[in-house]
Amino acid sequence: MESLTVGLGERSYPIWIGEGILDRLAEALDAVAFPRRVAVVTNPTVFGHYGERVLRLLEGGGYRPTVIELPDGEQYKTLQYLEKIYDSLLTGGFDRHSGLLALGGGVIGDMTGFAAATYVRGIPFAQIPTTLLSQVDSSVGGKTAVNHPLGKNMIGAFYQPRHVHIDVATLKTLPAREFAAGMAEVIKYGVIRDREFFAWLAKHRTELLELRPDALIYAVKSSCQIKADVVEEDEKESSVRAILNFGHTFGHAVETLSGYGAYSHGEAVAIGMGVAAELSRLLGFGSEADVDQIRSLMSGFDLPLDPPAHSLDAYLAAMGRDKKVHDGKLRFVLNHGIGDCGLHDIAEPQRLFSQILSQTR
Ligand SMILES: NC(=O)c1ccc[n+]([C@@H]2O[C@H](COP(=O)([O-])OP(=O)(O)OC[C@H]3O[C@@H](n4cnc5c(N)ncnc54)[C@H](O)[C@@H]3O)[C@@H](O)[C@H]2O)c1
Ligand SMILES: O=C(O)C(=O)C[C@@H](O)[C@H](O)[C@H](O)COP(=O)(O)O
Ligand SMILES: [Zn+2]
Repeated sequence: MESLTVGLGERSYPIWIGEGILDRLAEALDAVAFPRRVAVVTNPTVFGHYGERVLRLLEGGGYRPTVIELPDGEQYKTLQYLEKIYDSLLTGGFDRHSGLLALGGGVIGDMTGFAAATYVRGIPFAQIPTTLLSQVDSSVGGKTAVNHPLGKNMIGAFYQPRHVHIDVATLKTLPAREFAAGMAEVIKYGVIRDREFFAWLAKHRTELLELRPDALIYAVKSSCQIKADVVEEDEKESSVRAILNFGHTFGHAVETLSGYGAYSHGEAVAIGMGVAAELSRLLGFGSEADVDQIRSLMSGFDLPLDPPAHSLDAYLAAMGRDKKVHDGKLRFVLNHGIGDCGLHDIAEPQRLFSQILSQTR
């Protein structure tokens, strides 16, 4: 088993990564003195695959679990469904000495984290991510949120988990389309921070698609390490953490405008990374060869590249609500070649996005 630490002083926590390590869940929770009374927040899909096993493991380890099931899908990542978690906790008599376990993908993780941040003003939670996207990204770093009809993750909090438990064997049941979505965020790390990792991904495409454990563990660990490094430097996104938003300014607009769930988060981010790379090229931070390499790696993992047909005005209005907007100015993370990036104010969004959208359609 591999392990990393997200070093945030008293909010530091371990990430365990391995094949088949779900069986060591109780041991991992013991190691961080997790409360014995726990609510496992999940959805019917994930519970169907792993629920009974997790309950058995928890009970066998001396924990007292209850299950809270939410419907499956990004369209339920809302305040209305968050309230269902609070209802269940209150009627179940959960007090300050209890904890939450997020068993599922990023939707479950973001909602469980926000519930944990706010229920009786904060109780511990741990992440048991079961999608590639949640293993490489959403389970680490403490961004928790629900969506608003006008924008992604608009209501939330920074709240770190006590433990992150990543069993790559859970990816065996993940649909191929969801695996691809996770690869979008993996590719993101290569583009923004690590040229060699980007090249490694291109070279090990087949092993990753065949779910070879060594390749998966390497990709997950490298991704979590990059994310942990960035979060340690800037936990609450006052500076460098914004680079993790590469592809997201346009990607979140795609998700919001298309109706949450039409494009998965990873698919929308892939489209957004293609747009960001093109914007980089137009502004002179990246070359045509960079755009081609980024697009071809994403196509190699079956990710979409073409922006859906919404009007330029609709895209600009949705991007205008991005959390990085400052004094009304659109800010984009732009790649500088491959392996480096920076945050840039966009002076002429109308002209630039009109050009990009006409090229990509
Ligand atoms: N907090 C963060 O830092 C952060 C980072 C990236 C993304 N996110 C958020 O994460 C969400 C996307 O997460 P996601 O891509 O995991 O989507 P998801 O949580 O919707 O999961 C995708 C699908 O896979 C199913 N599933 C999960 N694990 C499975 C398994 N092992 N086998 C079979 N099916 C399984 C789910 O039920 C769902 O149908 C978005 O809401 C996004 O905004 C948050
Ligand atoms: O952890 C971060 O910081 C990220 O930006 C990671 C992103 O992949 C993730 O989708 C995040 O939820 C987006 O953050 P937001 O603040 O733009 O909602
Ligand atoms: Zn993301």
